[in-house]
Amino acid sequence: KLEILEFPDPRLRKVAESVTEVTDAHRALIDDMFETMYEAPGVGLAATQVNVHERIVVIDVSEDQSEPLVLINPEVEVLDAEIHKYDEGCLSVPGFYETVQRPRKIRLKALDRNGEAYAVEAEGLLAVCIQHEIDHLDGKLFVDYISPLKRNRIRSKLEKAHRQRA
Ligand SMILES: O=C(O)C[C@@H](Cc1ccccc1)[C@H](O)SCc1ccccc1
Ligand SMILES: [Zn+2]
Repeated sequence: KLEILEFPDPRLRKVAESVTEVTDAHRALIDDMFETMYEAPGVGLAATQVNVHERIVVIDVSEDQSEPLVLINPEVEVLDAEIHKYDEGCLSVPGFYETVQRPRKIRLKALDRNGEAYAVEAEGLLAVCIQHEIDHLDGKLFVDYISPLKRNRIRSKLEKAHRQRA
């Protein structure tokens, strides 16, 4: 199991580097990321969250852990800019949920765990999750879409919790 960084850790703000070659080491990391995500539990996890700054994401929005999706060097194009609102959470901002607006329908292009290119169209929870995870690779968090007042309240509460944990 991998340790998940928590807001406001500055390492969550690093922009991840593209993967030039998908190696066995990447595949081992991907397996560890799936194990960590399922145990959390979560439906997505970005390498940034486990302090690996490469453009790698794992997702599984199925109910029974049956649809694992690997996204290496993911890119998104908007197919329908109509806004979809969703109360987002984040394993790096535990215990807080806020409404975030994102484009409703997207096309994802990425490499799979073997380095093969693929493309899928997504809407609903999968589209939200893909966009949420790619934000992580760009050093962005869902709390960046809410008011500074709300974000600072969340920051203070998590910093207090981290002090008590140490
Ligand atoms: O990136 C993460 O921290 C995992 C996120 C992924 C996610 C956020 C918002 C909306 C969809 C996915 C979640 O914490 S995973 C927990 C979860 C489980 C079911 C539905 C939504 C979120
Ligand atoms: Zn997140």
